[in-house]
Parts: sequence; structure tokens; C-alpha cells
Amino acid sequence: MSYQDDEEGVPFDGNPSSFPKDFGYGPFDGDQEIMSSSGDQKPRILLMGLRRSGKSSIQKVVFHKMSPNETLFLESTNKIVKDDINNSSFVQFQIWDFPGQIDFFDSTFDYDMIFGGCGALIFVIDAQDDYLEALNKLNLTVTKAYKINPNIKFEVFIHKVDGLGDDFKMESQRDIHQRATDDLNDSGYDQIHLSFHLTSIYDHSIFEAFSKVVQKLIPQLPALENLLNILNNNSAIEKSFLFDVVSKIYIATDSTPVDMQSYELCCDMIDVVIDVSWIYGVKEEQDAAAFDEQSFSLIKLNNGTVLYLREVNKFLALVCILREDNFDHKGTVDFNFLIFRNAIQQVFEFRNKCQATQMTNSIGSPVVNGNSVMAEGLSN
Ligand SMILES: Nc1nc2c(ncn2[C@@H]2O[C@H](COP(=O)(O)OP(=O)(O)OP(=O)(O)O)[C@@H](O)[C@H]2O)c(=O)[nH]1
Repeated sequence: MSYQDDEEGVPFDGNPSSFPKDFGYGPFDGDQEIMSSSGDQKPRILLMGLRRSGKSSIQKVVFHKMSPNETLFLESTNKIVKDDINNSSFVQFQIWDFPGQIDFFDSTFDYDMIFGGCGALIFVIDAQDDYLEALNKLNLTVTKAYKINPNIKFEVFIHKVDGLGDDFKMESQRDIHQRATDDLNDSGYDQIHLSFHLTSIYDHSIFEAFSKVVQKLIPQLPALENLLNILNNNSAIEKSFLFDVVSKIYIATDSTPVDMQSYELCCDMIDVVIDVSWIYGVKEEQDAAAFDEQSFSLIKLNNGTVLYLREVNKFLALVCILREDNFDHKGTVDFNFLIFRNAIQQVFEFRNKCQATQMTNSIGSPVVNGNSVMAEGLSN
């Protein structure tokens, strides 16, 4: 079965193939001026914060595979730059990187347009610097954006925490949280909810934080989570992540808590698979794909744990963690994975149908919780 995805998206044909060989999202659209995109319908993630707080570095490291050390040479952003993240059907948005010195009283910016179509606003605070000025700017930005669009998700990245000790990190987070919410209450906006994340480009925390932001923009998230729960329960899997391979952000995981170490292991596995695929895989234009539906990646750790990766489609991969003892029924896991992949495909199709018919309320549909699309055929 196959179907065409959105015009600009990558067609999902339900069949696995090689991971993208360039491991990028295509050319960086940095020079595009903001006005050209006013008609774009993709959800928008805005990156804001003071100068040198690390906005461009975050975007380059997460979405363009820049190594953290190279960000030292990034030049200051002096106009709004827009980056299209056109990946699998679930991961499609635009990131707008704002210059640090943006002035909200500058009439050349059309704030109704900027905030109107915005899904999430990430405000980056440099935790290694004095953050009082940043907090003022945060308050100004959030209240202005909320007045225009109360549906925006507000995310605060307390960034560059790599330079801080554990105690100081927690203390900074507590202090910033307290001051930011007090400021909002004082200005009469106690209904605004801010989410806080401790981040650094030098470890996996930035990918984890971005995963959580992106997940909030995926309306199908509950269905995906439920599918993963069902898969885990029927296959003795302890933890599973649905990864966007190019960026290593996870677009869904099961409902057990995420521990950072497991996430890091899975990210490292993806790096290994990409590297091996790059060395030994065949070129995309060649007929025989390096991956087919029989292909998989398996890493056995010396603590009796197994990491198991299967491609869901060109950009999505399922990475599972399970006990080695439970992996002797690999056939069952594989069989259930095929059912899972079909179910994901149905979620895609349903989303496309909804978009086509402008259906926004999907309550009661068969894929809202994923139960019925996986109910038949699972083996355990
Ligand atoms: N230690 C540390 N430094 C970081 C981190 N993220 C970014 N930086 C550094 O912070 C500096 C500024 O980063 P940029 O990404 O240019 O900051 P920006 O917010 O885009 O700056 P403007 O474009 O001027 O608004 C660079 O030297 C980065 O290497 C981090 O997580 N930890």
C-alpha cells in the first residue's frame, strides 16, 4: 500500500529503505527573508532570547549536525532566519531564529503574523551569564505573544548548563522559574504556563528538550504513545522510542518515564547505524536499498540488555531496549513490529484524511488511542 504525503513532505510508502545518506534536511534556508513565508501553514517554532544566548547554535546542532565546537565561530544573527524542517509526516515545522537585539517596538516587524501562526516559542536564557535582563525580555516577549496568540506553548531553555555544577544548575532553575512566574503574576498574566528545560549543546539535553517541544506540536502523540505501549506490553520491551533519525529527536515514547541514559544509548545507536550505513550502504539512486524489511540493527550490551532498531520509514526508526533473556522470542517482536508499522501508517493516513476534510475534532476516531489499529493480529 502506498500513498503520497504532503506536497513538500517525503512520501511514506510503508516500506523501509536506507536512511537518508546526506543526513540533513536539505539546504539551509538561512537567507530567506521572513516576509516570503507568510503564507506557509506549517507550525512554527520561534527561537528567541538575548544576544549570544545560543539560539543559532541550538538550531545548527540539532537540525544541521553541526558539531558543538564549531558553533564558537557562528556569527551573530542580524535578521530573522527561517529554516524548514520537512521531514517525516509527523515532523514538519519551521524554525525561525530571531536576532538577539530584536526590538518589540520596531514597527517593521509584523507581530500578528509572527506570533499568529506560531506553535511554540522557545526562549533561550544563558545560564552562565547574569540572567536578570533575560528575564525582563522573557516577560515582555511572552506577554506580547500571548496577547496575539494564547495557544502558543512557551518553553524556556535554561541554556549552557554544561559549565555549571549540579547544585548551581538546580538553584538557577529554581530561581529563574520563581522569578519568571512572579513577573508574569505581577503583570496580570498568571494564566500563562511556562515549561523549563536545562539544556546544553555539549550533551543530549538539547535533543531531549527539543523532543518535548516538538511532541507538543504533534496532535497524534497520544495515538503514537499508545501504539508504543501496546507494542511494549506484547513484546516484553522495556522502553521504546520512535526517533526522527536525522535530528535524533524522539517524536514519541511509551508512557514509562524517560531516563536520560537510555535516551543517550539510543541516540548513540542511531549514530552507529548511520555511520555503518554510510560506509557500507548503497547509494540512494541505486536500485537495491541497503535496508529492506528484513534488516535490523542489534546491539548487545554487557549488562544483559539489548538495543534493537528497526526502520519504520525513511526518516523514522523504532529503537527498543529489552532484556537479553526476553529477546529469545525475536520472532514475536518482529511480528509485532510489522503490525506496529502498519498501525503507524494508518495514523498517517488518518491525519492526511483529516487535513483533507478539514476535520479538526478526531475524538472517538479509531486511531485516537491506537487501540483498534493494533488490536488485531498482535502476538504475545
Ligand atoms: N558552553 C556553551 N556554550 C554554548 C552553548 N550553546 C551555544 N554556546 C556558545 O554561545 C555562543 C553564542 O552562540 P550563538 O548561537 O551565536 O548565539 P545566538 O543567540 O544565536 O546569538 P545572536 O545571533 O547574536 O542572537 C557561541 O560561542 C556558542 O559556541 C552551550 O550549550 N554551552
